[in-house]
Amino acid sequence: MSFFSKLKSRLTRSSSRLEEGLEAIVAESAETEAPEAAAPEAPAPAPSAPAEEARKPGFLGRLLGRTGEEAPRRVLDDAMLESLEELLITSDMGVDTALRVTANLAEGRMGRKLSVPEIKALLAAEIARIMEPVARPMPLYAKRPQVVLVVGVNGSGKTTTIGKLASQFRAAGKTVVIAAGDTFRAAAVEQLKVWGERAGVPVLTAPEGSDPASLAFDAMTKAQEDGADLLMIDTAGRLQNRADLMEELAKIVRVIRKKDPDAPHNTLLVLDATTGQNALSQVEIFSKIADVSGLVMTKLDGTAKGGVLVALADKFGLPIHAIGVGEQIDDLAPFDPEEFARALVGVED
Ligand SMILES: Nc1nc2c(ncn2[C@@H]2O[C@H](COP(=O)(O)OP(=O)(O)OP(=O)(O)O)[C@@H](O)[C@H]2O)c(=O)[nH]1
Repeated sequence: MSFFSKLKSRLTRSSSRLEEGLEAIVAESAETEAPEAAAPEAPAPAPSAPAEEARKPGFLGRLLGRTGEEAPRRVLDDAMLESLEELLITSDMGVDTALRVTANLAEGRMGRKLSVPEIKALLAAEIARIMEPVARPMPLYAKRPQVVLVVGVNGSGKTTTIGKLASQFRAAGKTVVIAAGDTFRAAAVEQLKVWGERAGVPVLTAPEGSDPASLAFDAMTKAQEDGADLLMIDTAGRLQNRADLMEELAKIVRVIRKKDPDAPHNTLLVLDATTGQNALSQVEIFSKIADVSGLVMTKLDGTAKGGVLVALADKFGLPIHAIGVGEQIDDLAPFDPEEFARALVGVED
């Protein structure tokens, strides 16, 4: 299965919700000769497979929305635009982004008759345009070790993401060291050790409750001695006491800078896509307490809240380095804006 099909099948909840909404909006005052649109209540007899096939347009036709004469169409007017805005807001895109997307979609098209496939293609193009500038892999520097600080609330998928990234870097021939910086939670340290084993990467730990900055310093020393390419530092995610967490992260940074004034070279914020709009406030909070340089979005599989990525890209413009699409070690993929946009709105292959 191609990655696109995989992502699409995993984003179906988002796309089917959008799709149903779009169909309802167009059907509301559609201008069409299609029998199903004229009598939406009466279940239409299932068309035979060959008839259905015959109506299927080619790839380009579908992308451009030319789906045949019978596709229901609705004139794009203010009322329809408003419905589209509402639909996008309920798809977790947030108000500002939804307004921007619909305004761009409407430009030069008011008064035109649009079908669902056409609207989908336009939405996908607009979303891809917003996402394109943020789709950037994590930059790699010639620095040894390149220090990657990983931040995010507990449960966002930090441990899993560190494991997946470590495995990918190792597969690319890099040597990696992991520091289990959430020293206050024994279970978190144990989890990270398991992921380190899976990825074949050493995990440095410290006694429960000890100073994370001291562990970070030791890890930095080891990574330098070993000539490691990358040092990934896990951190605590307790937002309940923001001042403490801020101080803890600042201390880690101060300490590793004694060894390398440019460290950390990347500060990755791991966000759980299923939290929807909450992800936006997490970016705001973590940007205040750490110098966030990029995002990893986890749990994009099976969430109906993928729209939040569009809001994030539009609002903060932070690079999205990778997306998590499952719990296995290989379930971390580069972020592809076009595939994502098409999967999100349900554009057919
Ligand atoms: N479906 C899915 N689950 C994920 C993904 N990433 C992480 N998870 C799951 O999310 C849960 C939390 O992930 P962790 O990596 O432990 O999260 P954490 O941020 O380290 O959390 P703490 O260990 O509590 O600090 C685990 O059950 C993971 O298997 C993903 O991309 N998709």
